[in-house]
Amino acid sequence: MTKEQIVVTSAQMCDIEGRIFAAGMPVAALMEKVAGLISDRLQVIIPKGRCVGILVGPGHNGGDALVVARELHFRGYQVWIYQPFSKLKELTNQHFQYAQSLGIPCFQETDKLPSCDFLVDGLFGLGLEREITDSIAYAINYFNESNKQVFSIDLPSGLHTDTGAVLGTAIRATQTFCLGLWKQGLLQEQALEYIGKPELIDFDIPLADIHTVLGEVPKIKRITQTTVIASLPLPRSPITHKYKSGHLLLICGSRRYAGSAILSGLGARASGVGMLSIAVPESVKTLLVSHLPEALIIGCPETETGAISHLQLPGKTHLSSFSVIACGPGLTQDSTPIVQQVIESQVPLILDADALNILAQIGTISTLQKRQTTTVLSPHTGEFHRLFPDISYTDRVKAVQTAAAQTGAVVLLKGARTAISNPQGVVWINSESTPALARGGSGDVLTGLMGGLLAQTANKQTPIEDVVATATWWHSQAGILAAEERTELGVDAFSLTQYLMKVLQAFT
Ligand SMILES: NC(=O)C1=CN([C@@H]2O[C@H](COP(=O)(O)OP(=O)(O)OC[C@H]3O[C@@H](n4cnc5c(N)ncnc54)[C@H](O)[C@@H]3O)[C@@H](O)[C@H]2O)[C@H](O)CC1
Ligand SMILES: [K+]
Repeated sequence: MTKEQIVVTSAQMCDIEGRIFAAGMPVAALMEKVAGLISDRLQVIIPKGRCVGILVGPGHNGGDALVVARELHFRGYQVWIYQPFSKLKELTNQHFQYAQSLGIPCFQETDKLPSCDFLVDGLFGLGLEREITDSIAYAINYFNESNKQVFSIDLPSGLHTDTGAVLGTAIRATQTFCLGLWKQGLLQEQALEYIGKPELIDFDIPLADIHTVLGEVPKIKRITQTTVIASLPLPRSPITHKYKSGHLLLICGSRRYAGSAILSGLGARASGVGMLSIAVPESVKTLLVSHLPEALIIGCPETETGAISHLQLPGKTHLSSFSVIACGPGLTQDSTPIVQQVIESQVPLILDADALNILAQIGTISTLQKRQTTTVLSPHTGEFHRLFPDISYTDRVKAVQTAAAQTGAVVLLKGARTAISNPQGVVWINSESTPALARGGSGDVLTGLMGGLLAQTANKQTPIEDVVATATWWHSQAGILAAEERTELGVDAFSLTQYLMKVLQAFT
């Protein structure tokens, strides 16, 4: 477990810091160390001699900012301080007195502020406990409108540490220096517009303290390359054969949405799965064969609308012949009986897209509670709301945990910061992605890729949620790579499938 993987709430961070202080580390010494590291980073980023405005709050976030102000002052920067509060915490007040004694200009009102090139935001950190109002809210909006580069200490002032919600108003940072461990709020989608480029400043928190507070295996983690390498089916056993490398059944597509089936198939292909079968309506069978010659395409009887009416598996094949079933992309809502049939099977199952809408109609919780085998649900926010109308998704981490606990399924809530939870509340958050993936068809690719990976790891010890996390990471890294080469507008779902393999080439 690396520090990069760990995610903490405000209460957990306070407990961890409390242990460090109780063990003898002076608070002032830790502030000095943390702020020293931030000053070092800023000196690399901000050219010598430039003017930096330092925004100082009443607590220790403000204390950090004052130490940064002092250091930059001595390193030859022009520094001024904006500190509008009448009462400061003691340590913060001492640093403020010293900064004033050094002749650093200090201001209480925004209309008196000289111009500057950069801003450092130390108004509030972990201790923000209520909405920001009145003159402080006005000041934050004023700084946001000044369009300066802003460096936030710990988190942009105004964001809730755990949910990432904006409490009244919040600083829009260019870069956020998150202190010690990743705060959960920085990994929540609603914080994204505020945090700019996030960076972890490691100030040597002892691992023993982290484990005492979070347990040996923390519940909420960031997906990193290290996690992914552990659950990829690589290297392949030299004596494997096609049936040992997983058999995935994709049930997808309709006359109307034939492309979804192709995209899911191409996602599955990239996973390296041993055998791939794809059940589609009879009328699109030849189309699928031409795109995926290696796959076994099963043409099924179809409704008048061109949806699969029932599964017609060849010969002696049963649903139990497959390692995993992935069902949903492009089905339309006319395939309800199919979804019911696969849910009743004992085969590990991924439900996506139309299968989720059908599940919502037949009753999410009551239907899934009866299932004995693994289920993965991969909704985007709209589908999540239809599946779980009673779960609030302001805190997306809590939302997936609740949904997984209620259904016994692994729930993947798609978005700019996809969150995945197992029924016990173990969560993975994907912290690197690209808006280039916000396009029709990109989810179909993920379903196929995830199905193919799950099929290959079905008989192994790897936890399901780890494989789901790996698929999520792989999919977004392909998006990032594709966007680098083709621009953010060039990542159509088909092109995306062509970058999946390149992601693995980069680190195998
Ligand atoms: N643990 C440590 O000592 C260290 C912490 N570091 C930095 O300190 C902050 C956390 O400091 P804390 O003093 O607990 O909280 P804040 O600085 O965020 O401010 C709390 C302060 O603000 C008042 N307040 C809260 N909400 C509002 C509001 N809406 N309007 C006005 N005032 C508000 C509250 O009453 C308190 O007085 C952490 O993030 C780190 O940056 C150092 O890193 C090292 C040591
Ligand atoms: K801050």
